[in-house]
Amino acid sequence: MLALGLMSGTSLDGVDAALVSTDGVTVERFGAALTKPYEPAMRERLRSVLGGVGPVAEVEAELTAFHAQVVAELLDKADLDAQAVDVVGFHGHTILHRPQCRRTWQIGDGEMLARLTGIPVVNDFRSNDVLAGGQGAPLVPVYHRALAADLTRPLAVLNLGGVGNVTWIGDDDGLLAFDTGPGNALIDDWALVHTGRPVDEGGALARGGHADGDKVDQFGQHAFFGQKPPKSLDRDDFQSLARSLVADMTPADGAATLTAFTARAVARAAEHFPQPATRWLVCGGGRHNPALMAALAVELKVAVEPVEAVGWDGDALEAQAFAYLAVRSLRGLPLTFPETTGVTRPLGGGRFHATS
Ligand SMILES: Nc1ncnc2c1ncn2[C@@H]1O[C@H](COP(=O)(O)OP(=O)(O)OP(=O)(O)O)[C@@H](O)[C@H]1O
Ligand SMILES: CC(=O)N[C@H]1[C@@H]2OC[C@@H](O2)[C@@H](O)[C@@H]1O[C@H](C)C(=O)O
Repeated sequence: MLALGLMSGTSLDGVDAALVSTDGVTVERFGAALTKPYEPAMRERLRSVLGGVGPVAEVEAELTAFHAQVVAELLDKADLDAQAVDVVGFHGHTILHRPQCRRTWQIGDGEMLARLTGIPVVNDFRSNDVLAGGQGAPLVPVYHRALAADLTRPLAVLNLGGVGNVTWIGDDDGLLAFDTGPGNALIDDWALVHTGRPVDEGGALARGGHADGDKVDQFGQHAFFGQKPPKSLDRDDFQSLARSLVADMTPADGAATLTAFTARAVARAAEHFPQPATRWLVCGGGRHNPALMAALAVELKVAVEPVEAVGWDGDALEAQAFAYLAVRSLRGLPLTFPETTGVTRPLGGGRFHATS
């Protein structure tokens, strides 16, 4: 099948879209991909409904219309008609994630997107898992494992988006996956306040400062890091602790310290692996931040490389994953597993929307 995946990530930067040819087990071919950034106004609209408050229905309709534009742009880029695509995997945007209350909420109207694009849509990938007692995240590990079929293990694939998540793949194809802690969200929010830009571009601010080792140690003591997986996070779960720790610092020292927090969280995550990973592959926007990549190398003391080192596209990977998961959903294959979300047995998910 030719599937088109759409991901609006927790960092609020925009929508990633990608085409993948797959049977939901192996990946036959990667197709075109793109990212359409949100205008500041749309970003603020999304931010205003985080937590499930405010004008959720209105923002959901705007978000869905935005995704329809993204689909049109990707089809244009790939020189394809809508009829050529079998299914759209539509993640939507997470505005609330409380698996302990069996609630997770991704806004994005599947029926509207199917109508606007003329392509069948699968959305709502996380609810089934959460209702069955799983964490509802991360969902991408099964895709990481499909991609890594020929790579040497034990291998860790680290995604640094708004939140961080890691997939450990063992010699025997064993999986362990969970959220590590903050990805870029703390750094982004700090950069917005101190530079007016929502990203510490190239890690420039952090590279001009010094991380406070005591604060990093203090942050690393948070109970979440010692908690055994499965475990997952919402975008702002570390916000108040992190803010209080760096409140009095200069913009540069604060950025360096927050960057080190993210890397320490990853190092603490590695303590849960059944065996150490001999190689770390990094995807997500965090790999574009040299200060963060350097902090990771210091903390992990092994090779840390962007996923491009093995021929994957680290910006498109999550969108590709939702294309792959949509095909799995159509085929009734499981999306989540005891080793990824803690659900008691391998479980299917996703909601299908026909075009009419
Ligand atoms: N050139 C760059 N310099 C520094 N940071 C960057 C750069 N490019 C991207 N980033 C970081 O990557 C983030 C976006 O990453 P990504 O698109 O993987 O996140 P996401 O998909 O929204 O999140 P999630 O995986 O949590 O859902 C930006 O918010 C920024 O922090
Ligand atoms: C609830 C939710 O949207 N979680 C996201 C978020 O962003 C990264 C991390 O936290 C991960 O758990 C998940 O996304 C990826 C795509 C996943 O499910 O694998």
